Amino acid sequence: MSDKKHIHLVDTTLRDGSHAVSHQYTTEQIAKIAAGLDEAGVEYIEVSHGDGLAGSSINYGYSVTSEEEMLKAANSVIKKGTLTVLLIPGIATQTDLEMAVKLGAKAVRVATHVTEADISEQHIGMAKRLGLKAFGFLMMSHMVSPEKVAEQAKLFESYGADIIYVADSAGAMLPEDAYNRVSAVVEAVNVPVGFHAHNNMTLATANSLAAIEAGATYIDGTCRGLGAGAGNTQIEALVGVLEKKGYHTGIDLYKVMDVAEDLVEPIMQRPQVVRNAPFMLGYAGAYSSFLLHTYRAAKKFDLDPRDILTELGNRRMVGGQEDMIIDVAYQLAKKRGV
Ligand SMILES: C[C@H](O)CC(=O)C(=O)O
Ligand SMILES: [Mn+2]
Repeated sequence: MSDKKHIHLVDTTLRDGSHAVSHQYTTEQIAKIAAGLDEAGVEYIEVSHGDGLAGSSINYGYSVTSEEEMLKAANSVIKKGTLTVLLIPGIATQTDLEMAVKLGAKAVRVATHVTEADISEQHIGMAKRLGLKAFGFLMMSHMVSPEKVAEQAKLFESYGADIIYVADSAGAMLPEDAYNRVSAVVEAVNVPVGFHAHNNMTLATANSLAAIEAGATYIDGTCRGLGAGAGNTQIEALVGVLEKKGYHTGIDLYKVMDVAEDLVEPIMQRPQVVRNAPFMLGYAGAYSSFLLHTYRAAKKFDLDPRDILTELGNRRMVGGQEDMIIDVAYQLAKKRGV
């Protein structure tokens, strides 16, 4: 075992990346990507609809592949890594989690809005009873102070969470914001802390490094940064950067690069560049998975998507309010007499 500090990487290409491909992964794509990530030595491989188990719906977008088929495809090829799922209380239920366990899931990330950790008590408890490694995942953590994030993290810990994540769901954080929130949580809890970045202001890798400086030992990434909005920390680059900084991830750099280059890049619907609207997600503090819904609303009402995202940020809209996007667009168009 290396004497270097180990950083656990969670690949969420097959979950956060699901947003960026409008939840159209096929079982063949899932099997190939999961096999490649497993072969490369990725410890946690997250597979679910972008909004977690049971997310396939009119509100969040329908998956072309059922969750059962997705998990079966991934579990059939993962030999070393941990098949992980995401669960948002209120979207997924105990039955969904039991199904995931039956199909091979060994870890679950229970995600709540950053001020609502208290709705996760049953779900964390259920995960522990089912023998799962349970992560608490605080979404939109830029919206509140480091002290508030720490207070919510302690709730997750009290429910039995094994690891607690600070998630920059809007990609709105600067490195100091990531550092301050992660260090407040590290200070407050006695379990490992993780960080989940979005690249909307091109800061995903910088924020992930700041989180590690602050004591995070779990970091998310995706191949080619494929994820909601302008995407996540690019895992193949992160592996190389962490190696140069003297950390150990246990991941073969060439193999994870090849998964990104040969398997993920060819199926991307658009490059994960930080174009105008994705940047506005971070600048306005709007939830990354609002992006494609916003593009559709902007087209329907002939609006600049940046204006819709600015208004969504001003109204401090959170995950689950995707249905409000069209309403905001309608009101903006009406105001303009469009
Ligand atoms: C459901 C969200 O996509 C979870 C996530 O990846 C984030 O909050 O960021
Ligand atoms: Mn995300």
